[in-house]
Amino acid sequence: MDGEAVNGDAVVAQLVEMGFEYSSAVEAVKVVGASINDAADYILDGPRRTNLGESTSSDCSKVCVKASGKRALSLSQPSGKMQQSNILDHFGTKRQAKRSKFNVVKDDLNEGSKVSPAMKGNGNAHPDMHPETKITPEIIAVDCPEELHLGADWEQQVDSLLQKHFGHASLKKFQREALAAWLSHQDSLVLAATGSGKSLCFQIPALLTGKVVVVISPLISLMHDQCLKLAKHGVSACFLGSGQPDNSVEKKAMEGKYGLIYVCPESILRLIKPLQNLAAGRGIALFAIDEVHCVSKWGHDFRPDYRKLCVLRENFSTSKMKFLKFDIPLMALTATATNRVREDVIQCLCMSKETKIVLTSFFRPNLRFSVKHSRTSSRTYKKDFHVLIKTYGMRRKIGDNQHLDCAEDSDNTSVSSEDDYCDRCEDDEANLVNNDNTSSSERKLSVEYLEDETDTFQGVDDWDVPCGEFLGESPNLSQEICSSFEMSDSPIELEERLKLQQEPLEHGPTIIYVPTRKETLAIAKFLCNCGIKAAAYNAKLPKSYLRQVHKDFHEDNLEVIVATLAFGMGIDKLNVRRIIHYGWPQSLEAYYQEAGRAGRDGKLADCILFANFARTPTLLPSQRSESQLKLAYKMLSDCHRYGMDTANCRARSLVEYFGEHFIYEKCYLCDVCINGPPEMLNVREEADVFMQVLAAHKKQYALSRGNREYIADSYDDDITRCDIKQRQNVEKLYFKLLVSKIREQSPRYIATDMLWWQGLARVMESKGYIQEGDAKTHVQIKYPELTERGQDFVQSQREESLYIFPEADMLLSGRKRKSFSTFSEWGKGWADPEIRRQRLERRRLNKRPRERKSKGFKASQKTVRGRLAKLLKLKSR
Ligand SMILES: Nc1ncnc2c1ncn2[C@@H]1O[C@H](COP(=O)(O)OP(=O)(O)OP(=O)(O)O)[C@@H](O)[C@H]1O
Ligand SMILES: [Mg+2]
Repeated sequence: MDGEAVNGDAVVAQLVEMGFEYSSAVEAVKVVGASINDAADYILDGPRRTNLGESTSSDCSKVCVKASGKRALSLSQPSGKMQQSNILDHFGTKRQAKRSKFNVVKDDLNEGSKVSPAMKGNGNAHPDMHPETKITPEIIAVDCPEELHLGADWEQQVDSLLQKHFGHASLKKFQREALAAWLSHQDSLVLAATGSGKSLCFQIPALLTGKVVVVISPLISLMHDQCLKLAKHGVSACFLGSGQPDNSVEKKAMEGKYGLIYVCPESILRLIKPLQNLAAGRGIALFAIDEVHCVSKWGHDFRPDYRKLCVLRENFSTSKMKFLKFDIPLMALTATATNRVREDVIQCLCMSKETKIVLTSFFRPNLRFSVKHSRTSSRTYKKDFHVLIKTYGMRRKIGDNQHLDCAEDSDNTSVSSEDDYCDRCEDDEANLVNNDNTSSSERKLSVEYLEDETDTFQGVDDWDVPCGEFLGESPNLSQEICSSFEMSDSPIELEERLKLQQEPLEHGPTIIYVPTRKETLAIAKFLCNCGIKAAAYNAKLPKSYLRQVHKDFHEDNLEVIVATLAFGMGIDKLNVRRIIHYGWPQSLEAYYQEAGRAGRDGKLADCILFANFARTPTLLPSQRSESQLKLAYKMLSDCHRYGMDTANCRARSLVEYFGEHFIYEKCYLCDVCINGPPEMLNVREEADVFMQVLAAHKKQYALSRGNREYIADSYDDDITRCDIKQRQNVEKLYFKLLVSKIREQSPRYIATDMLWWQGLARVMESKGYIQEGDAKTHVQIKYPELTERGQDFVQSQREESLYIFPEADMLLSGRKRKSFSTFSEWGKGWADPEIRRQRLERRRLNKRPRERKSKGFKASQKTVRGRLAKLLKLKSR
């Protein structure tokens, strides 16, 4: 009995880690027993259970049952490691499918290998082979690409392969460039937009030469998707994860059975010797390093194991393998790399000095970017998602064949209703204070606990499947959807872009990205209850469930996936119509890559960022070195600025962030291009006051400085040094204090909002008048300091107006005039009848329903700390 209780606790703990509510976890374990899968299944099945059990509950839930048809979120797959045969059965790949014509090495390994006609010509291992390179006797060294008789007409050959296998008419310009570099044995760094077709750059060499292409890829789900696609196009491929290797697939891979081998970076070190054998046998045409931004600490998805990939150049070069005539080329590919990341990649992978940089525009002309103020309180998601709910609901009513446009909704403006807003401003000002008062030990505690609430991109084994093989079927081109607006790498005519503006948003699935695992479940549950076929996806959910969600997503059985960043890098589903970021992304790189999963069919798609403009975004908790922390803040700050910007075309901002010159005037699709920028404001007076308070503080500090230096010289003890250190902070004027001083000095600003001044500070910083005075980085400016230009600004006392486009938070704060006590009045606010009246009124308006303790659910169990404390208590019993 005791043992059962302990097991039950462990299962509850695991469920809480997955993101489920503690109370649901306890209930599930009570009902189905101490089985993690059954319990998760039970909870995930909740909405349906409720609907079936309480058929009269709401119209929404009726829709849900009807619409769901079959249950999208089945956990029917057994958990645990999945064998390759299972994965093929699971995804319906026909194992007995016809072999690819490029799968030329003989099946039965015991009988030795054959070589393709293209490979003939060199019957034995190369005489110059390095002595250290042990070659399995039956594998024969073959020639390099230039002996494949690819003449000047290689482009035609490629085009016919392309047509035959993939149904595309011709290569894109950047694909041609990448292939030309590979053909001349050059390394290449391919930088092209998400969904532009980078994969073909490394898939074609396998088709063209009959040699193997080794692809380093970061996630099993991504490798799986690509292998499955290749199999459908008649190309054999396999993937090798970092888990327990399945010797048979790995052995076959190393003997040259598959045209493409996908492998995670963690496994490369272990496979060096077998790969050298493969290079000497069937031959390796190319090493492709996909999602190569993972190499760089300056990128957004840094994976330490990617940095070890320099072993590829070290071990597969002419100096190491004497029979090679050229180093095996490296092709590194990504859609999101700033200049700094590019340099880091080339250096870290030891790519040659002649590396060809294939650079195309990052611009995705069919993506309609917008930023909206999130109106969600902890009570409901309805305010933000009502358009989505309406869209999918209406679709059922009018049928699937008609177009719907859900993006425009006059009600869904970028500014919230006033009552929500009041809530937030108070929270925000409280945050500013609390952030500063939090002791470092408390911070550490919160990181330790909170880290467990979010997914970080760390490991490859997102599916817990060691490997899988995919044998090429006859190419099924009917599955290809022709693009109405193909992503092109040549400039796009204005007319074409304007045409998109008129296009309705077609039907297709939505991905909602949220920061925490808990929110994936909460929002998915909310949407299911509203009749949407939605599913949660986070790294801690059972792997069998995650595979099922992938399958349902690809088969269009799901309308919405609510996911952490665990879902989707490089996922190539053509008809994703909406990517919603619910909460600030951690960087623009991450944002653009995730947004890039929309509209890969070239048709109009929405990329909506919902964020609370009144709150400063925070970094997701993670262990970071000091330099990494600084960088993380910088990236988050850039992202925040993007969201606050109301005047610049979104597509332009994003593309320019990656160092590209945006050749168009604007995109004509984003919220700024459509709605236009807000009316300009003359902030001359406010800017003057702001700058004068800063200048006065600086002057005051300089005057008192002499005294302090005198004290420091006279008393050289610890206490004095400590005192001096504290006083040094006075040099920097804390932002909140600055605003209080402004309110105090100029009564006409007494009702102005902190948010408004934060917006102004950002504008003044972008104009070079102020800078952050603190050594640490912050998302918002925290200790503003005058620059030289700022000094001039103060001294010049110019009369002319200073027009700016108000930032999003300034606009938000402008909607509601609030009364504030000045700094000197702090503490005595409640004594002032007017202030007291206002505060009580605000409280009354914003009153939240109290937690119901009567139902036996303690408020403390709503927090991570509370739940864990409860668990520990149970365990210690
Ligand atoms: N030459 C081409 N003509 C038409 N369509 C193409 C061509 N090359 C690739 N595509 C299509 O482009 C889509 C996206 O391809 P792919 O997955 O390779 O994108 P990607 O650049 O790797 O994106 P990501 O950065 O998100 O990984 C695929 O569906 C593919 O069929
Ligand atoms: Mg890709």
